[in-house]
Amino acid sequence: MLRVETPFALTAPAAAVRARPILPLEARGLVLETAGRRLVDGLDLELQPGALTVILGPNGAGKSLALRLLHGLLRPTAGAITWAGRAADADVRRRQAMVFQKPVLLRRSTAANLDYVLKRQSLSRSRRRARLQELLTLGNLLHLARVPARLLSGGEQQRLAVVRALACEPEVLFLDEPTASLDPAATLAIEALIERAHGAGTAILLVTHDLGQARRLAREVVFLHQGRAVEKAEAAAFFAGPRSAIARAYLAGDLAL
Ligand SMILES: Nc1ncnc2c1ncn2[C@@H]1O[C@H](COP(=O)(O)OP(=O)(O)OP(=O)(O)O)[C@@H](O)[C@H]1O
Repeated sequence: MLRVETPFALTAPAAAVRARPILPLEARGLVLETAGRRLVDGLDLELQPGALTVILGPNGAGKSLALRLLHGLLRPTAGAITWAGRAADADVRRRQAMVFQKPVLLRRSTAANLDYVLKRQSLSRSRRRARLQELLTLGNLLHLARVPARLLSGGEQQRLAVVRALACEPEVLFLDEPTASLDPAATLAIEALIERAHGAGTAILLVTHDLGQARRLAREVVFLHQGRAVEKAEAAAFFAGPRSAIARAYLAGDLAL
């Protein structure tokens, strides 16, 4: 009912001439209502160039919905989302990507999943081949290039999903609990890919329940509760002592939220 778009989040021609900035991304007073429920309730959020922002919050706080709204998969009931002051258009959509908790992969080989994205970019044949090798290497997937994606392990599938998202060289990458079902080693592999993308200039907005991961990755934390951002802070300050009682309770593992 809420979904307005279903295709892969990755449709971008890479190496597009990026004449105009798309950041900051700003959400003001976002509301998402359905069946009389306010699932997102006046959310304000910004993502600046170079950000690595982690969204924390209890189950049902509206974290996934917030990402989907920002990525353009859902349309807000009220409020505004602007990219460098403008509404999202096809150009903005091409320059951002999203990775979901459950990888959404094509029923093709590992390599073909990547090539699907590369084909949509105006690359020469040799450049496309080289880029495919780069991405397979980046994801530690070279040895799995010909294996059907559905036969990959959970960690391998998620590595593929992340490098496929990176194939379009997104300026903004949204990640919704990308390591929720992965073991520690697979989690660290995904975190390394996220750090690398961030180092290359991609702004990151990550939802996670893994507080270790949040501490390792976050430069900034946004804490959501009942569809609102109740706290935004520099990561070290947040983990040293959140200002809001609700965030303190969450960090303390208080389940009576
Ligand atoms: N398509 C939908 N239709 C109706 N309600 C929905 C829909 N999607 C989510 N919700 C409700 O909106 C609220 C927020 O959902 P959301 O998935 O954003 O939470 P979350 O913070 O990501 O939670 P979790 O940490 O458990 O993943 C929940 O109460 C959920 O049941």
